[in-house]
Amino acid sequence: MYVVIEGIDTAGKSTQLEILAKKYKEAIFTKEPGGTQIGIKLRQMALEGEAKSKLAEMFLFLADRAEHIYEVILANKDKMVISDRSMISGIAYAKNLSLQTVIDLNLIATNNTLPTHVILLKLSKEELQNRLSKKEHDSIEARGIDYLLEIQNRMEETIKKLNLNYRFIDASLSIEDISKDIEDFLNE
Ligand SMILES: Nc1ncnc2c1ncn2[C@@H]1O[C@H](COP(=O)(O)OP(=O)(O)OP(=O)(O)O)[C@@H](O)[C@H]1O
Ligand SMILES: Cc1cn([C@H]2C[C@H](O)[C@@H](COP(=O)(O)O)O2)c(=O)[nH]c1=O
Repeated sequence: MYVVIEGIDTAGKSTQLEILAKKYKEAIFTKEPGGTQIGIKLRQMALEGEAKSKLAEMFLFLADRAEHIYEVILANKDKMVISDRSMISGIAYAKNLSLQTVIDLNLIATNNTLPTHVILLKLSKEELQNRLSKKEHDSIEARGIDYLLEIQNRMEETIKKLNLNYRFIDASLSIEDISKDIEDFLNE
């Protein structure tokens, strides 16, 4: 089982992953970017805005993803693996290229490996504004509210286009209600 928790910045992914870690003690918890040794370096380069071109930035995330799929996902394919972000973020955030082109690049990076369960936490504009106002921004979050809402729409489009097994959840529900909905989905 390859479960991914998706959502734009501040959607509540880490909060839900903490709860999942207590419920699924046998599962392997991982993340993109930064789930491997090389990934830690690539994450730092990508999030500190070292790449000046958007294309180079996308290839940093793709390199991270290729290594992560090989070292973590495929190496544990008989176990339950739960990941903070996935190729869905990769496709959605690389919005300077067409959806189909980025999907093709991501399928190469992942060796055609797709998640079995996708949870997308969806934020309203008001709630996103509220949550972003309370934290310091990395170089990607600094791109603003409208940028992030556009990414959220691309995430939704990507999940549907790839015909994945998904659950969309309103991220402004209570932490407990979201957690219950995730558990129900994983037990279906
Ligand atoms: N259901 C919720 N209702 C209200 N606030 C929440 C909820 N879930 C998370 N939060 C709060 O929103 C903020 C962002 O949550 P969290 O760090 O879990 O998001 P994230 O998706 O992991 O963010 P990022 O991608 O930026 O790391 C935190 O302050 C957290 O306490
Ligand atoms: C996988 C991936 C991520 N991003 C962006 C999304 C976030 O702004 C950061 C990651 O930060 P987090 O604290 O780990 O959520 O990177 C991206 O632009 N492209 C990607 O492929």
